Amino acid sequence: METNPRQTIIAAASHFYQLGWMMGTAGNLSVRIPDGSFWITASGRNKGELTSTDFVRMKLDGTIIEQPHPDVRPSAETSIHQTIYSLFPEAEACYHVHSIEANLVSRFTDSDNLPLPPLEMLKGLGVWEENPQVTMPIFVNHLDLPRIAQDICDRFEITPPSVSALLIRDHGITVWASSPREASNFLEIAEYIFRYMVAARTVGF
Ligand SMILES: CSC[C@@H](O)[C@@H](O)C(=O)COP(=O)(O)O
Ligand SMILES: [Zn+2]
Repeated sequence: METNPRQTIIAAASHFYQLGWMMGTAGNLSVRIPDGSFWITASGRNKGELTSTDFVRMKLDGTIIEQPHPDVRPSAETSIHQTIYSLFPEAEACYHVHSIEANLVSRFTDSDNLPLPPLEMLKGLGVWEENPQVTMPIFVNHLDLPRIAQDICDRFEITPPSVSALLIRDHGITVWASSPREASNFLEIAEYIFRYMVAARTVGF
């Protein structure tokens, strides 16, 4: 676990920005450090040109421990990161991005679970089954962010997800993992699956 993961987050954001998943100020990334606090991207920053002063370090309860200036506020979606780290003690990175495909597939069902196709790529999300029947949880995109975080908490406490990922409808995907590298892998694999789903519809599958 890194004590200063800001350069790792900057590189990840730049990569996702170039992939079109963090356009403008979209998305937020955080990484937990050994003392249990986490570094999270500041709110409203362009995600293609983050610098080390575009971060805030917080405790799990939301107390700010380090910020470059009082005007630098943590991501507006920090409550979701707090919820994920509280629910999943093994999570050390939580990445949230906005891709076009994630938004399209979130409309492929009216239910609150999106069925995923039984692709080999699911193994990259930790699903080692033959002909897997896996779903990804979908949440309503409330304007009130803490309400989304509460929905996630309420649902996952009763029904843990089968993959370390969730969708917020018409908004984007959030993944969590035991390292920043694994979180990037999960994101790339989930987005590949979403691209496949959109392409499959286009060719009439
Ligand atoms: C195009 S920015 C949309 C925001 O409302 C939000 O969804 C987001 O992902 C970024 O918010 P931020 O506060 O910069 O972390
Ligand atoms: Zn968002």
